[in-house]
Amino acid sequence: MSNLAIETVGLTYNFGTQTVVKNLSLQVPKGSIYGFLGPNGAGKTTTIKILLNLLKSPSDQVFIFGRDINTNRIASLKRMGALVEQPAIYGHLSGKENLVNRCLLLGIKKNKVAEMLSLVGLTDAANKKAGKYSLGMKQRLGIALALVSDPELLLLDEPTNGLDPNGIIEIRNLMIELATKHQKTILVSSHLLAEIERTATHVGIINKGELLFQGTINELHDLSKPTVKVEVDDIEKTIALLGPTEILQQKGSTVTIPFQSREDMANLNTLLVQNGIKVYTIGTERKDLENLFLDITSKN
Ligand SMILES: Nc1ncnc2c1ncn2[C@@H]1O[C@H](COP(=O)(O)OP(=O)(O)OP(=O)(O)O)[C@@H](O)[C@H]1O
Repeated sequence: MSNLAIETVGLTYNFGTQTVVKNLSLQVPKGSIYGFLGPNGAGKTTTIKILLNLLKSPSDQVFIFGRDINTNRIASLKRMGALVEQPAIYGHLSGKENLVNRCLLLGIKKNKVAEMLSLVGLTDAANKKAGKYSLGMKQRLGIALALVSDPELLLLDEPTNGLDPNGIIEIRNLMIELATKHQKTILVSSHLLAEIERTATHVGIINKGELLFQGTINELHDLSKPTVKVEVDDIEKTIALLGPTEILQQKGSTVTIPFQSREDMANLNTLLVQNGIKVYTIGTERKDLENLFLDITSKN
């Protein structure tokens, strides 16, 4: 049995002559909150539409809970709920009526409506016209609409786009509640790492249609561990003296190695000076995740 809610194998998609998704192999573990990150135009929405079978390409290899979506379309779609681009809301109907309408369409009992309103924190606004909702309330209603069929997998395309800090926190808390209390797997796209950093358990970073990083949030954090950067007059001799120490980067007369401790850094300084090397600068550096994200996405 696959432990993955979503798996794509070498997914490629073209709009005319433009390849917008390139050889994409996503692995979204069951129960995860998977942050699907990338700058504007990276191919996130296109990928989500392929996952929902709204777009198809000849090279499609999409597995939902281990089963090929092309041969199990209806069964796969039943297990998914989605909020892509703007939520499909009738502004002249109340939040409650929008949900009742969706239940009728899907042949689901209407008693789910109160539960959904409560889950997304819209009970008090249930009878207000949805057209008068704030952006954040509309997004939450959109999520409630995606949840009425009780899907195991939720695909949310930039659900916090345009929201104020409070709206962002509300969506973040809702995602955490859905994953932890209701055992949903959530794929959530964003162009801002900071927005999903505290929510996601796993991250996939995409740029120009290519997957540049995929792993747990801790693995991403590991990439931003502190380093020591040394600038010297004799780089070759310095590297020889460093012996088996891992060299993370060598650029001109500077070398970057992993930071162990302040003691180690002082010892390195002494070692270099005792061997006649001029140490122009020595210091620690640490990339915050946002800079790391920019670094990763500017590489391709
Ligand atoms: N219907 C379309 N026809 C032609 N090109 C398209 C179409 N939809 C998207 N594209 C192009 O495909 C590329 C990927 O777009 P996509 O919307 O998937 O990116 P995204 O990562 O979701 O970006 P954003 O954060 O801006 O929504 C872009 O260059 C976009 O211009």
